[in-house]
Amino acid sequence: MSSNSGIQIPSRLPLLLTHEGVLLPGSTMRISVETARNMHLVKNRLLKGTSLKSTIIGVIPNTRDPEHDTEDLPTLHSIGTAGLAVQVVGSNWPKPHYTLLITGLCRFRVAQLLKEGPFPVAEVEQLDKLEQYTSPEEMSEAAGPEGELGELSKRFYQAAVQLVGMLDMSVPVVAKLRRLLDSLPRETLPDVLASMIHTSNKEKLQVLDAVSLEERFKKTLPLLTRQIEGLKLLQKTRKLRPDDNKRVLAVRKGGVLPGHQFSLDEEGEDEDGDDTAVLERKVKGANMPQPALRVCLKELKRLKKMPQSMPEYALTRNYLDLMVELPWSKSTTDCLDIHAARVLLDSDHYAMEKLKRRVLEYLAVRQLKSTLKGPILCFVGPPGVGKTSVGRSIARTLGREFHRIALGGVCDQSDIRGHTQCKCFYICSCIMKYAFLLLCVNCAPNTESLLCPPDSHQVLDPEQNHSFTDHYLNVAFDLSQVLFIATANSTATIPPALLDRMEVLQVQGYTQEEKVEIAHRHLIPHQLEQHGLTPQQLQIPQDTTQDIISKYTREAGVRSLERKIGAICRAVAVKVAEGHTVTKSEAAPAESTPQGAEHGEGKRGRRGEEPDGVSADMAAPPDMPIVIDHIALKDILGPHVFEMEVSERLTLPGVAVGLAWTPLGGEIMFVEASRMEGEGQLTLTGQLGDVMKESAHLAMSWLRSNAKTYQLTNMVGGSDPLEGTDIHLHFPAGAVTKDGPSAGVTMVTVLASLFSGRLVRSDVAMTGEITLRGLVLPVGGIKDKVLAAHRAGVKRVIIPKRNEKDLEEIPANVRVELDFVTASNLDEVLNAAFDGGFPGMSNPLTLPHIVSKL
Ligand SMILES: Nc1ncnc2c1ncn2[C@@H]1O[C@H](COP(=O)(O)OP(=O)(O)OP(=O)(O)O)[C@@H](O)[C@H]1O
Repeated sequence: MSSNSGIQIPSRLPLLLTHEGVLLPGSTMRISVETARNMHLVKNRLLKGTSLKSTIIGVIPNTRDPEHDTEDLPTLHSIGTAGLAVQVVGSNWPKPHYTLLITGLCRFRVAQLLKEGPFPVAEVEQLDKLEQYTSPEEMSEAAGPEGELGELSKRFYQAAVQLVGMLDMSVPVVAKLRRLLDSLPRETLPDVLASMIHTSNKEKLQVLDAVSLEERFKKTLPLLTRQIEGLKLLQKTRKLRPDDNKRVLAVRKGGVLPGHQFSLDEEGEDEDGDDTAVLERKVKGANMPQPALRVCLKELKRLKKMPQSMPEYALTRNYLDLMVELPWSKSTTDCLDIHAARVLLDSDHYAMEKLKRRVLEYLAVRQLKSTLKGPILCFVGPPGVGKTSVGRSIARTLGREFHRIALGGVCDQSDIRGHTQCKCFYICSCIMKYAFLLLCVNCAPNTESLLCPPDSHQVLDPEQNHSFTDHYLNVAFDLSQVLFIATANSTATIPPALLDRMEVLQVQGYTQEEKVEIAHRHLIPHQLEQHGLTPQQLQIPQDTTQDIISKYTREAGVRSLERKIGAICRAVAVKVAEGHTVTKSEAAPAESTPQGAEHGEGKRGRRGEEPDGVSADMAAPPDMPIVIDHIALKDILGPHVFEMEVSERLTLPGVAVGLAWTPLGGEIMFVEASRMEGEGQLTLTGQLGDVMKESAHLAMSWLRSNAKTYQLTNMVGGSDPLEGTDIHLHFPAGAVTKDGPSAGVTMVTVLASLFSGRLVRSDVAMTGEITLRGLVLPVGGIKDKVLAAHRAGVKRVIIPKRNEKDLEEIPANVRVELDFVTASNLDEVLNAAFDGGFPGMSNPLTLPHIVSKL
């Protein structure tokens, strides 16, 4: 079917070789141009040409062009489509290429290849008419009386109309397509529809090759029918889907479908299947009180309506999961046996008599009255003295689970009461989860603002926590069965409202002897077990333990001590393990390793393994147990960390030892003073608080007012110590903030030493508040301070007279080793601090008693 009339395409056409896709006349296609030959065509013809003719090219399908134009031109498909390049877009990424938008005009046959490079050009023969298409009626006429072509085209048109009607498109679009279909000449319909419907490249190529119109109709009609059938099937399945939805809904709602019994149990715990139904079941089975159940069901209803992709879905889901998890109606029965509790507490902890007695009283009352809304016990003491450990023992005694919540770093009440539902961090919900357990709440110093708002101590308050409501769950929960025990390093940072609701039990630091006992009864056996060692393998004598305590640790508790013992165990474990390895390698016959005896320790001491039973190694000590003496100790732990430095530092006037209390226990503190020419200024350094600064001024004033009495002089020998002199008072460990009045007596002693040029006794430490009149007032933390002095090797401790009663708390062995001076005024302090006393000219102790005449 050649065309002799109408619009003609050029007889010479540049050829674009494509591999993917087939351009059919009447359709538009995007073609990517990458090969060298095609690129040349675009550059030299399409981009350079200016006439309409220059934009017409021949597209030859199904031809993969080689990458380089030097290679031979492949065999070309004989029929192609002349197309109009509507758009050319160039890009450099990922490699230079063009994208062409081409509209197919008509078929052509390659008559003769004119040239191959840089792009092929061919003499072509146009196969389709481009103009003067016949109208549908003319088409029927042209088809002849037999009308086979007419019949075909009619069937084709009807199928096309049916197809357009079945498309899943909006009504206006369908109407538009329909109009287009009516306006198009019938002979173009096969090409246009073949490019529209789902067809493979092979099928499209067949359509392209069908030059005769009749053949083209015949080739395309089955493709069209296939598409229609496919759409029909699709529509059928879509019609089924609403039923399916109903079915799923019925299952979700726990409904029953006719003919099949669906039960939720059948689904099991399949989360993907229908997890809201499972959740609903759990909510109903959680035994929660009515108000909580109502809230849960309401949330569940909301959850069901939410799409899973919604962020709130996860929040609500988490909330419901937590509500279900809470032990609403679960409780444990306390198994209380006071005798067993006493045995357990004693076996778990050495010393701590006062604390253990109070705990037993508490447990005894609980045994008699199980609904005791007793006080919350709060153990206060330095770190590592066993506060948490006692809490754990109480839990064991009661048969409750133990859980520890550290409130360190919690500084917002919403961390206690929870946030709104958008946040999930909530301590109370944690507490609720562990309800009926014993809880040890660690009130760390930085929890100052914790529980400060008036209602937030409700968590701990036994009078209020039966209906505790937090911000997250927002439903009342009974916390009254939770047994709280609080621990803290200092009461100073616990808010008064909370402190008022707790019974504070002080846990003091340990003496050296107590530590030795704790180490041998608890820490060493525990560490041996932790490291897989036995007492037959490692022995730490008491002397060594004492060395560890005095030379490697300085603490009120026993945590560092336990760590050091752990370090020894690790070192020994290596030796033991090495020994094992040697034993294994030596399992070979003794003759094969005649030099075995030279292998050192591993071989040396292994009893019963000496070759031939010779007693050559009899002089060497046995391999096991490894005994840690002071040489081994130094080898494992390194040089001593702490020294008894008191005497060494008191070699100049103007230095004295004070006793301080910190949340970490008692400590000794060297106070230093120096003077220089100046204008009578007092400089204080060492991060002192206001109270301590005031104490320094008090001490200075008292000494100035009593300078004559004690013959104190300034640098030039004048009677006012401050005249022409500047004083500097320093409290070492300058990075640590210090405050409190108890360093008053030490400051007076230091300054008295400085002004008198006399040395303070090197074995004295002191504590006490002073007044302007020279009285010594009582201070706190005496036990910890005295223990610190004892640890540091001090022999004499000066304390306020009114603190004498506190000496009873000090273990007898420490009391025996220390000389206590109880002072009620500064004169007594100075007399005790200096060798030979500190007599002044008008010292009331040395002057005759003057009787008042008034
Ligand atoms: N009297 C004791 N008898 C036996 N072991 C003890 C004793 N005191 C402390 N310990 C041991 O010391 C270690 C530290 O104790 P624990 O954790 O209870 O200290 P804590 O006082 O709670 O410290 P913190 O204030 O830092 O929380 C534990 O291994 C504990 O068993």
